[in-house]
Amino acid sequence: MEAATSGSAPAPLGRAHLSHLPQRPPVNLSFQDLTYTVKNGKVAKLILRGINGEFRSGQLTAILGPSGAGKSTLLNVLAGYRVNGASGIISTNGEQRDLRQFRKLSRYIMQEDLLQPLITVREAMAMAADLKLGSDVTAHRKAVIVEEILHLLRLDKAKDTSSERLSGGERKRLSIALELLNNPPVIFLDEPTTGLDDVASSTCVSLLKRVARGGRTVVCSLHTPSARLFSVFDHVYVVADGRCAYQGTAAGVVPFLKELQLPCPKTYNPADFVIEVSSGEYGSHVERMVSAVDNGKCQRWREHQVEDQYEEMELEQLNAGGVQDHTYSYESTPSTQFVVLLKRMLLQSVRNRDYLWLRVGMHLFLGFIIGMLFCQIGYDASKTIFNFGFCYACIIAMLYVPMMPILLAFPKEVQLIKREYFNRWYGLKPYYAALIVSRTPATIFFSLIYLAIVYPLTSQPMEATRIVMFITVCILVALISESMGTVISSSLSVVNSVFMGPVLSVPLMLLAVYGIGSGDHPLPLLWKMARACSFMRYGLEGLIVAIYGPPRDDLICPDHVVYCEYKNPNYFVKLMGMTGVSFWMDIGMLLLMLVAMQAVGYYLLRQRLSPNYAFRAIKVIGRFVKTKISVTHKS
Ligand SMILES: Nc1ncnc2c1ncn2[C@@H]1O[C@H](COP(=O)(O)OP(=O)(O)OP(=O)(O)O)[C@@H](O)[C@H]1O
Repeated sequence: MEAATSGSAPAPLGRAHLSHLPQRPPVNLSFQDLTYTVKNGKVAKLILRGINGEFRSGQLTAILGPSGAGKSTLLNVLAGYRVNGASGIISTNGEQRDLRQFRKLSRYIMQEDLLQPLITVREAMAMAADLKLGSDVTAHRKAVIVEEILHLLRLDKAKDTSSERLSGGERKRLSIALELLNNPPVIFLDEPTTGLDDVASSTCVSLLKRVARGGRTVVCSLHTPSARLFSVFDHVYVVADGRCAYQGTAAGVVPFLKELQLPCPKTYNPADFVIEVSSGEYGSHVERMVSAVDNGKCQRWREHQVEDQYEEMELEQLNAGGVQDHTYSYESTPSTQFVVLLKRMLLQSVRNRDYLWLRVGMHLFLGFIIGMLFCQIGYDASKTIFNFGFCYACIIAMLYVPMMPILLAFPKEVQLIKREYFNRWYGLKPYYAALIVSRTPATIFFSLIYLAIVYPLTSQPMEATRIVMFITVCILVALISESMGTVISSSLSVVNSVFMGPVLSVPLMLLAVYGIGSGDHPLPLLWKMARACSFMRYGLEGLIVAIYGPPRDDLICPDHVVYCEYKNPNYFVKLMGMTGVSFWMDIGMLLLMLVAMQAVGYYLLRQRLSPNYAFRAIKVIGRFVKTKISVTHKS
């Protein structure tokens, strides 16, 4: 697949064809004495050790090194993805970096190709263009820009392919294409060739070089590039044990090692050789390499055999044409972001046919099962207690059914948002608003399917007011449960979410029925307060009032039953401890809890994406407790 789309060999590098993209000022990135430490409980681990270097605009840089040397860490720290634990000076164009500003002008393409599912390449690019280019750029111009980038990254043939059907190379190129849309001056890529075959890797790296030639600083970490791939890079930066073991051109690696009496065998790939030497396979030479380049301060090998004069000239021409100054804030307004994101979410929901049918099937199945279990008991005075059970079953169904899919799907969605949010596609407020608006109609629709079956099957009163009351309560409970799913899964992994969701639901279910049967006897204050926290309690009360609230006639006691204790609805409501309960009060509490749950979901999601100090402190304490527990466990 990859070979088919990319040809057997990468095309020669030419002038970058992104003529319609605004020119951005070049950004040279340098770092001095960069240190990065992670703390695991009391143990601090030094990962980057006073490392230095410079990545220039217009150049394609490769960060190489043995596994565990600190390549990804260096990339994460430079991209601003990891901030805590880093110290040293990072400068842009000779001035100390302002991280907030830098985040606006850099893009980070992570190793995993996290792409929005169920939309085609063309749609993904069009939506990203609407988000990233704003309304000042006309639709026609956006289309031209999209075409240019797709052509540059050789994605023309895959335009109408859905993202989950793309090959590994195409996925990677789409990830790059999406970030190229607003022409960021600095692009970081974590292992862009991992999982690609030789041809696909060559194509990808050649394209990155073209991107760099357009005046951008392109930095990528790599594992073991082939000799041909290695030679494409303008600048090679070797990391060994958290320090710089070489900095210079690809052609300079062999002479550099030769100077250190480490001759690279003629038939050997210099990239493999320098990595092997750095990993200590030929003895301990790392110290000598680090001192030879002064831990990245030495620039001597940077100019070694630069053959690319033509390309250099092209770059100068591109940047000489004048660059537009730019604020790099969000290009699109929050309302545009909301509309685009809502469109994307609705499109994905509608296209996820299997899931839609599964949801329909599940609600039909549950509706018939519960409907048959409590068949025709609504007017039966001998089965009033069972009818209470039916209301409780409805509340439980409205708790679990909307929540479980969120627990399963949202943690993955969070990973996707993380990438887009970090790369400043949109703000969290428009995203969250679009999420709520896109989910709500579906939840209401599916709840109605269920209710349309159970309500008549169980012979509940066919009065319009009572029907509307019953439906309103059930839908509100379903919406709160869905938000509760978001709250849980916004901070946890799938496994932990699926565990925590049902576990947290149990106390809510128990509190909902606590005190039932004890009539109007007052409950201890603490329990009363605890019960007030359960939205299921308000849901249950709302349903009982909807069905049995005054004015309702006595229920019918069947001929074969001698005595029906709960014939009088008022008496039954009193026994349930729900005398004087106001339906509107329950609705008010449910609405309040819905808003509160959505606000908590938003807060947690924000903390997940950019944690504040309090949240970071909680995380550190959590990690500390975890290490303590594991130490105790071991001993
Ligand atoms: N949060 C962390 N806690 C403890 N150790 C960490 C943490 N993050 C990274 N490390 C360690 O830091 C070292 C460098 O990790 P990093 O991922 O940067 O290496 P790498 O060079 O990218 O490796 P690879 O090529 O295998 O991906 C590794 O030994 C890793 O175990």
